Amino acid sequence: MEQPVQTEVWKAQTLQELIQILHHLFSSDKVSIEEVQALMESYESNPVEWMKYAQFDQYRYTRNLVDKGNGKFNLMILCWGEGHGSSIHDHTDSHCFMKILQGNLKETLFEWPGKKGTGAMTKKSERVLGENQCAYINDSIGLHRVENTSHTESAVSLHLYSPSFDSCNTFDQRTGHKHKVKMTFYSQFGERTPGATAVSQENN
Ligand SMILES: N[C@@H](CS(=O)O)C(=O)O
Ligand SMILES: [Fe+2]
Repeated sequence: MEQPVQTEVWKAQTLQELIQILHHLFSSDKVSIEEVQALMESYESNPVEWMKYAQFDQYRYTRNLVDKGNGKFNLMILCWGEGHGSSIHDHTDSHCFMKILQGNLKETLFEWPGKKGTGAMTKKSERVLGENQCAYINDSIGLHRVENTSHTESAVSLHLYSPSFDSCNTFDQRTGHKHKVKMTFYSQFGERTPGATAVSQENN
C-alpha cells in the first residue's frame, strides 16, 4: 500500500525562523511547492523584522536581497511605491513565491506569446493579493505583471526564487516582443549596493 504523503505543517513565528525553516526544507532533494507556500503564508508580517531590507526608490520598485539560501534559493524583499509596477515578465525556469508583507499587489497573468510575438498578449486572469498571502508562479503557469495600484499606500513583498537567477525576459503587451533584462539588487543584507539603481526603465 502507498503511504499517504505527509507534509509537516510549519508555522514561522519570525522572519529569522522563516529563513531557518526554508534552509531546512531546501536542504532536501525533494521540495514541496505546497509546503513552501504554506510556510511562507504562515509568517505573520512584522515590519520591525524586515524594515532594514525595505529600501524604497521614488521612481521604481526595488529588489533587496535578504538571504542567499545556501545556494538553493534567493530570498528578497521588493518595495513598491504608489503606482509602481513591473513589466510583463517570465521567471527564467525558476519557482517563484511571492508573499505580501504590506499593502496589496495586483497580479495579472498572461499567456506566452506565439513564437514570433504575434500581436497583443492574451490576459488570462487577475487578482489582488493582500497582506500575508503567498502566490506561486513558474513559466509553465505563464507570465505575469505585478502592480501596486494604490495611489496612497506603498507595498512590500517577500519573494523566493529557486534556483536563483539574475536575468529574465520582459514582454511588450501590445506586440508580444520579448527582451532580455539583467536584474540587480538595490541593497544586499540591508546595505545599499554601491552604484545600483532601482529596477531599470527597460524592465518596466
Ligand atoms: N519577478 C519580479 C518581481 S514580480 O513582479 O514578480 C522580480 O523579481 O523583479
Ligand atoms: Fe515576477
